[in-house]
Amino acid sequence: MTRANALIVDDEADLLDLVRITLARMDITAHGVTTLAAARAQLASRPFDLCLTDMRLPDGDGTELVRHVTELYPDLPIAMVTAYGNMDTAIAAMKAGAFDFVAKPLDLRVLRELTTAALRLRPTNHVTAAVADLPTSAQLLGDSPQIDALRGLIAKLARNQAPVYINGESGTGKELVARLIHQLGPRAEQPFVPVNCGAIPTELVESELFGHRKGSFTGAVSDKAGLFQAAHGGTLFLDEIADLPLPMQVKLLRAIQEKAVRPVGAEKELPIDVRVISASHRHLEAEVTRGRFRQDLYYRINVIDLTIPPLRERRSDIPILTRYLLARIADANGGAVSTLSEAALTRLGSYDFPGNVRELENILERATALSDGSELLPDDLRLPVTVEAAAATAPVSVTTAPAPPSSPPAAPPPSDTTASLAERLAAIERHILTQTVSECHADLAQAAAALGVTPASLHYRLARLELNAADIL
Ligand SMILES: Nc1ncnc2c1ncn2[C@@H]1O[C@H](COP(=O)(O)OP(=O)(O)OP(=O)(O)O)[C@@H](O)[C@H]1O
Repeated sequence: MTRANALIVDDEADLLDLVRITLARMDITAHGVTTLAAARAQLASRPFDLCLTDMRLPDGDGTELVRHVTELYPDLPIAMVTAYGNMDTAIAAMKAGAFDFVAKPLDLRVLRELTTAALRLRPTNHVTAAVADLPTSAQLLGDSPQIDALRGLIAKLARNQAPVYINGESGTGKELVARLIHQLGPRAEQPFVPVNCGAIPTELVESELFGHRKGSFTGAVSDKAGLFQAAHGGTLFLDEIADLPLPMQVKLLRAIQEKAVRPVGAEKELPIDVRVISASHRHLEAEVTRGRFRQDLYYRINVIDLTIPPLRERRSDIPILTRYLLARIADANGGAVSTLSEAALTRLGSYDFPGNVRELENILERATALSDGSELLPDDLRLPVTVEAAAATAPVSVTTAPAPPSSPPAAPPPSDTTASLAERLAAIERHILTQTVSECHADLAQAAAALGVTPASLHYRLARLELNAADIL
């Protein structure tokens, strides 16, 4: 096998030598250069398997090289050497595309781990192909542009070691996304350890995360490894991180920064190599403002953030998710796969899913269990009746003439006392929408503002009632 080649960019001769010797022991040839210009020339002249650059160079700064490599050699992993404790630089480098960083003075263990991880990285196109190879159960399904963009981001993040923070409402797929980042990256063969921080009693959090020594507290009858150690070499997924008590946040920050943990009752720290992915359904920034989450930890775990939109903002994903979930339910129960009637799908399409994909899964599971046939009907879904749901299922037979612009508010449509509640609500909504759109001369942004809804919500409501803004004028 040919030896791997690494490009080392640093103007300190001692450091170049140290890296050269360390990498030579790993069977890697290190080519050292001292300036950005020389690094660019080397990169253009031959392929490399890894690049390590110092931050401060005589002719510029290392993040410029990170950008250059990310743009021209996207498959080349590049890591940054930063001054000890300079987290700002490390974070800026990772945001620019560096896959990891190592602090000065160089800890050779960290350097070796970083190098091994870099050499395990798959080329970008292989990562994208690997997504398609995963079983459907491990995939992020959906046709919406938001999910498409998310899939691209996951493939990119899998290639780097930066901490990722995932925000999204409950049930949107945060854990699924974290698993994908892990599975598509160089740590895939190592453990993925999910932890729900909110579910661990406060007094046990430290011992659960970092482990404990026998006798360190009542009940500690033997040494126990913590979840950080269980995830060594792999990924620790800290779900609901906002629920961690403040004193624990300090210890977590230290563990992430020092890449070491101290079990409760232990004298020495243990080195750990763990990629941390965290998540919360809360807005961490707001938690920081309220003093409930430490700013320094927020800054450290949030190097790259990723938001999963709620299902109601990507309704086009509902059909594919429904097909997949119905197949999964049938598989688990050993029965035939149920289908959804057109009307039931329409009903789902107008429901808001406060519990997102998990709620969709529960609704379909209940409907499958309770329905009489293999085709699920709207009533089988047993959705809570909301004004929206009621209006969505109402026939669209009631029409109202548009009010002339700037006329006094027109009277509501005459109430047909024989019509159902849903039909009557739909008629009222139709009347309000028609009147406002007309008054705003079909300017939907203005109409949305006047109605206190988002433009997307107004579009959706108009489409649902089969109203065309251009026809209203
Ligand atoms: N886009 C998707 N494609 C396929 N399955 C999905 C998708 N999104 C979510 N799921 C499924 O929905 C369920 C909930 O997802 P997950 O547990 O990842 O959500 P979460 O955001 O971590 O929830 P919580 O905040 O409550 O922990 C899981 O069964 C998951 O596989």
